[in-house]
Amino acid sequence: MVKLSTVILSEIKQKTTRRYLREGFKDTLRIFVQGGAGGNGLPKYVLKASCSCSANIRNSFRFGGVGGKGANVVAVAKENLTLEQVYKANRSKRYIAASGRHSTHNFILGTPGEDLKVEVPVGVTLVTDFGKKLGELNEENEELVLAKGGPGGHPKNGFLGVKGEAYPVKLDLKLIADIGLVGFPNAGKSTLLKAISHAKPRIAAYPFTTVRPNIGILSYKDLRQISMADLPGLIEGAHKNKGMGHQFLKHVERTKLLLMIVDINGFQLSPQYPHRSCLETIMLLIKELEMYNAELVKKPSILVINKMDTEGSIQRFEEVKDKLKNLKESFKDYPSEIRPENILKFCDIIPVSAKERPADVEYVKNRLRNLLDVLAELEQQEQLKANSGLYQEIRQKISEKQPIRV
Ligand SMILES: Nc1nc2c(ncn2[C@@H]2O[C@H](COP(=O)(O)OP(=O)(O)OP(=O)(O)O)[C@@H](O)[C@H]2O)c(=O)[nH]1
Repeated sequence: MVKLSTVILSEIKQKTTRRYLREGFKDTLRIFVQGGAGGNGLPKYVLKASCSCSANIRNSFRFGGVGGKGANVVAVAKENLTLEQVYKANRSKRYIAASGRHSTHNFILGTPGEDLKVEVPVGVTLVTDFGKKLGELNEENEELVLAKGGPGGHPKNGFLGVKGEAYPVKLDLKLIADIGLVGFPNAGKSTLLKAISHAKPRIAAYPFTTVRPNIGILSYKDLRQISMADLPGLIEGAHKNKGMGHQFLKHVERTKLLLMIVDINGFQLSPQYPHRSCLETIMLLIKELEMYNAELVKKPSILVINKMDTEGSIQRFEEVKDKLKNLKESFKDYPSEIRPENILKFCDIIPVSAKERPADVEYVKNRLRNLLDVLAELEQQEQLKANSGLYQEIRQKISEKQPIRV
C-alpha cells in the first residue's frame, strides 16, 4: 500500500515539476458573463392622479408600464492590456450586468441598466463553451456584446422582466505580429530576435528557456517598423500534446510571414529522443505546422539555417543545400508518421550565424522587409482588382436604373 501510494505520488510530482509548464503566461481566459434581467412592468394602468409623468407618456403607456431593459455585458478592446491583468482585475471572473429598473407609478418607463464594459486585450477572439464564435476584437476601442440583457416586462410578456443571457465565454488571445518565428528549442530563436530587434528574450544553452511568446520590433532607417513574435515550445510530437503542444501555434495564424529557424547541426530534445538532422528538423517542423492547421503551410515563409559559425557547419550546409531545393523528393523516403503531406515552399533559404555575424542578421532583417513589402503590394493589387470589379458592378447597376442622358 505504502509502495503504491509512493509510486502514485512520485508520478504526480513528476508531472507537475516541469518549470516551463508552470510559468504564468495567459493566452486564454474563461469568464462567466450574464446580461442584466429586465425590470418588471406595471400591469395596472390605473395611474395615480399624482403621477409625475407627462400626459403624453401616460397616454403611450396606457396599457401598463414597461420595465427597464437589462444591461448588456460588452467587451472593449484595449491595447497594452494582457489577460493576466484582466484576471487580476476580477479574480472571480464573473461579469454580471445590472438589471433594468421596475416600472412604477412615478416612473412608468423603467430605467434601463447601464452596460457593463469588460476591457480585454486587442487581438482576442471570444468563443462560448458551445463553440459559437461571438467575434474578434482587433482594434483599439472596438466593442462586442457578450451577453444581452433581458427585455423589460410589458403587456406581451405578462409584465415580467426577462432574464439576460448567461454563459461562460473563452477569451482566446492571438498575438498580432507581422512575422512568426518558429523552430524547435535551442535553434536560436531568441538569439535572432534579440539581434534583429529591441526585444530582450531570455537566452540559455538549454531548451525551453523561452516560456512565453516574445515580441520584437524591427526598426528600419525610414522609420518603418515590423513586429516579430518568437513562438516557443514547439517540439517533435507537439501535435500529440507533447511539451507545450500547439499552445502557441495559434499565434502564427495571424502573422503574414513565417520565419522558420533550424540549427545546421540538427536537434535532439533529450537523450531519449533520436537525433534529428537539419533536414529532418525542417521536415518535422513542417509536419507540426501541418498537423495544427494545414493552411499554415501555405503561408509565405523564409528558412533561416542558424549556427553557421560552428565546426563542420559549412560542409553540412553543402550536403543539405541541394536537398532543400526539392523538399518533396528529399522527404519521400521517410515514414509517413513524420513526413508532411504538404510541402512548404520557402521564398528564401538563408544560412546565418545569429550569434556571431551581425551582417547575416542585417541581411535577414532587410530580406524580411522586402518580402513583406512585396506581399503588401500584391495584397493591394488584389484589393484593387476586387474593388474595380465592385465599382463596375455598382456603375452598371446605377446606369440600369438611371440611364445616362446624352
Ligand atoms: N554557435 C552559435 N550558437 C548560437 C547561435 N545562435 C544561438 N546560439 C546558442 O544556442 C543556444 C540557444 O539559443 P536560444 O536563442 O536561446 O534558442 P531558442 O530557440 O530561443 O531556444 P528556446 O528558448 O528553448 O526555444 C544559446 O546557447 C545560444 O547562445 C549561433 O548562431 N551560433
